[in-house]
Amino acid sequence: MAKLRVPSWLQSSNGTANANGADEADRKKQNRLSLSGLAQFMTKGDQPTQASSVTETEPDTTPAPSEKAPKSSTSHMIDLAKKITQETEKLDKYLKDNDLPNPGFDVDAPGDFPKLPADIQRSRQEVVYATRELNALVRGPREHVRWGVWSFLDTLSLQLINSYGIAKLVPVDAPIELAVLQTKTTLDPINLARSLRHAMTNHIFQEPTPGFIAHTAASRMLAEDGPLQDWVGFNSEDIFPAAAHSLQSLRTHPEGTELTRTGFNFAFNTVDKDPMFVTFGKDPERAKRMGGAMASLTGGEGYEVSHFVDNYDLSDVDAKEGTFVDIGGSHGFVCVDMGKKWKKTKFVVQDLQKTVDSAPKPISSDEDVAQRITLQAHDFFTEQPVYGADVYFFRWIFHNYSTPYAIKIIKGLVPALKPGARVVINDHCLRDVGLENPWDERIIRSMDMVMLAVLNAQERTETEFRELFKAVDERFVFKGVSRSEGCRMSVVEAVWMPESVEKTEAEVVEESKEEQKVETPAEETKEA
Ligand SMILES: C[S@@+](CC[C@H](N)C(=O)[O-])C[C@H]1O[C@@H](n2cnc3c(N)ncnc32)[C@H](O)[C@@H]1O
Repeated sequence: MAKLRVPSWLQSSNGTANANGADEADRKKQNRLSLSGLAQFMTKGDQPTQASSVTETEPDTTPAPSEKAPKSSTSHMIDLAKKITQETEKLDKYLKDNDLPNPGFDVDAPGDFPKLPADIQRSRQEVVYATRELNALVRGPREHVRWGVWSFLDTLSLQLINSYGIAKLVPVDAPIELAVLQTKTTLDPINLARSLRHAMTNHIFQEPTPGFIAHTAASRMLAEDGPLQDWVGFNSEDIFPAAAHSLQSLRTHPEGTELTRTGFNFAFNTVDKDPMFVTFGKDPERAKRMGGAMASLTGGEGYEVSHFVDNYDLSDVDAKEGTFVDIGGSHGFVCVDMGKKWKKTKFVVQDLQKTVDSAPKPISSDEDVAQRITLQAHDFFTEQPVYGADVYFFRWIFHNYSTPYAIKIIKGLVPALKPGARVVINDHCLRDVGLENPWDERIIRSMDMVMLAVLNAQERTETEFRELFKAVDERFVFKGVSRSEGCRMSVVEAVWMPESVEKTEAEVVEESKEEQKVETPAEETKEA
């Protein structure tokens, strides 16, 4: 029988079941939510494989309290406000107890939260979810929609400020008169003032006395953090125009799968000419900015490479001195970190010629690691040249492509695969609505929209990944999806088993689980 699981964000923040009646009712509601979310995956012999950092519960068909019990005497607004107070107090106490600075808007406030222990991080997340929900609630539905659609103006003011480098013109230690600031930029006075004053409504810059501009902690980040400037530039100057043209692209080409018929192509007059990556390849400044933006993203919370390196079990490959191929692996930083952990595995990093040429030499200062890594120019839309490797790895690749392209990439692997070869995809994997925590849900769903705008591509659900492999070749056995605590990216895995066409997929998965039990403490590496 399939096991039903409750996502960790739905559990009480101390991680224990609460005996209190209201919490018990919530728990039942939540179980029902996870049941409905998972039901579509549960065909016979087919168990959900994602959502692993979870508790097992029996199915609960009891109606939620709102369907049968009298309404609670406190409003949802008050429940949220109480939760915000409770969880903020825990966060505040932790910061005080550990002599850590308080968050603030002033210029000298910390740029990031310190790394928090799991329970305090959960409190922090609860505050984020509850404040957002309370905000929507007290604004009311109509106002929420009315002003929500203006969120693009946040991007517009940031775009102008970032593009004209205004943050760097404001001294960190003292306010500057607006009239003086106006002399330091080619942005005209009216537009300078209005962009700044709009950004101030988002706590970016402040005006301590009329006519004087000073930094906040956020605007100081914008002045000092190069990758953050790239992130804002890439999003506001490349993705923002692309998003604004997505409607036009979909009206003109409703199938929405072509790499050269995207919002980006319409925005930059490259329809039926170049995909976005090719456009960037022709413009080194823009390419560099995108590289910086990616560095800012992947250095941020939830995207650290360490999640994969720490949790992916390569012990069997390492024991036999096997080979790991990182396809579209950029400058090979994943392999460098993997090579430090797995001392006998050989690595091949494949990317386009230009990227290979610009990789650091040596690729790692650790000589032993460097000599086990080979860089190779390879276009992943063509046949894979490394035959008989143990792992073919793709990180941040598949979400850049719609299904016809994704199928082509996997097809290119088939001639090179030996029985047992693993195809490992490290990307977002969309969970059913209600199963993701609201913070991650918003970021991952936003990334999915970005993929539409720039590449007619998409994030995928577990079922969509499964179907992708099935569409390429029945001899792939889909092993499932795992995700480590605190990480937004999942590990999706399929194994090439030519003999498996004789068996059902469930039988093969069962067999390979049995093998893993003998070889490795598999559950330790599979987490979600
Ligand atoms: C979003 S980046 C991901 C890089 C890296 N895997 C990571 O985790 O950050 C996509 C990578 O795919 C490479 N790429 C794009 N098209 C390619 C192609 N046709 N063949 C091989 N690599 C390609 C790009 O040069 C880039 O390094």
